[in-house]
Amino acid sequence: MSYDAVVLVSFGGPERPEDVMPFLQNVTRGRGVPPERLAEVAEHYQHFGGVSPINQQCRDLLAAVRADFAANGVDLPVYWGNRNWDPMLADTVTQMRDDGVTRALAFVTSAYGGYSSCRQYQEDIAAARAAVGPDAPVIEKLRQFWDHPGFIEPHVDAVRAALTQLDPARRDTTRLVFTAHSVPTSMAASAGPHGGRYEAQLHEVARLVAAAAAPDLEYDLVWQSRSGPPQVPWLEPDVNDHLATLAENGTTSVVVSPIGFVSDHLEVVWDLDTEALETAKQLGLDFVRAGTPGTDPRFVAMVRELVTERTDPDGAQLRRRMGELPMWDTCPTVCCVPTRRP
Ligand SMILES: CC1=C(CCC(=O)O)c2cc3nc(cc4[nH]c(cc5[nH]c(cc1n2)c(C)c5CCC(=O)O)c(CCC(=O)O)c4C)C(CCC(=O)O)=C3C
Ligand SMILES: [Fe+2]
Repeated sequence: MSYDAVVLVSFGGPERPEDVMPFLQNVTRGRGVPPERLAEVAEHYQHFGGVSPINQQCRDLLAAVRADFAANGVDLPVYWGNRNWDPMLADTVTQMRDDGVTRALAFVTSAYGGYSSCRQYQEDIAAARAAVGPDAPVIEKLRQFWDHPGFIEPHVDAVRAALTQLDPARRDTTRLVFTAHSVPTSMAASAGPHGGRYEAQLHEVARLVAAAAAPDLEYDLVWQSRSGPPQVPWLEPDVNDHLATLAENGTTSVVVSPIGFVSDHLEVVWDLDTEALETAKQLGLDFVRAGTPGTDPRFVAMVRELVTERTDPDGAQLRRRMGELPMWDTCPTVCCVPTRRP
């Protein structure tokens, strides 16, 4: 198949204090998130001057991907549009249409399956195309990349680097704690042929990263950044509760590795580097947060490899992946729909 553009699709975040509330309203529209929770999260953003780091991280990734494409003879323009804040995806798709783009591949800054991580981005793409109208370009999402070495290896190196900052004399009581964004259990158990994959894929990545970075250490996968009304069940345990359990059971030191994410955005710099770090201090735990892929050259090259998988006639043979879970190129439209619509 031939394509005439690539579009980076991301979550989006505010970059001015006055944009924080409108952004949060975009994120949570129709989702039943209580106003108290929104006010609390608004404060997290205001703590950083109302600037989420995520847009600059997208600009950096965009620049790196463009340079990598140019250096490797991939002659495709790279656009950028967000789900929740400027540049909004519908505006980007308008620009693509005006530039004469007819068929594009979308790289979404979310590695996993599941409703929030995959299906919702496909819905956002469909909505943006519908807003542009019948002459909007066709946009096909690239495959999930949780199993790609360009995603896993940077996480492995980050865990190794984090471990060097902990006391080797405490190695026996050191533990790896992998985290990902919690989701409602109705999303975790989502329907369709690949339903319920978010959790399974994260367990697989945790296993692969732990085995490569520190096979002698025990590890856990736990959840962070829970939202929603308190009566709705979300995946547990929360990372903070889990740190308390570990401290009670003799753990002295933790590396917290956010394998659920691709960059150090607000859910990392607030929920882990601020909140979970404070929890660890109060518990007397040594705490180091491992990095995320960001613009690691292997991660940047992965974007090109995913594109080549789709554009090269032998692309399927070029596919690089790790682990033992099934993967697939394109998601059927009924995939990862929550068992209860959010
Ligand atoms: C699975 C998942 C990912 C990983 C996949 C991916 O990367 O997409 C992710 C990423 C992110 N989540 C982010 C921010 C927020 N998520 C919220 C709320 C929610 N997230 C959910 C899930 C996820 N979220 C869910 C089920 C909700 C409840 C509302 C709903 O049902 O949709 C809220 C509302 C306030 C609150 O937290 O209550 C905010 C502000 C940012 C941007 C950070 C920045 O600005 O740097 C990023 C990258
Ligand atoms: Fe989120």
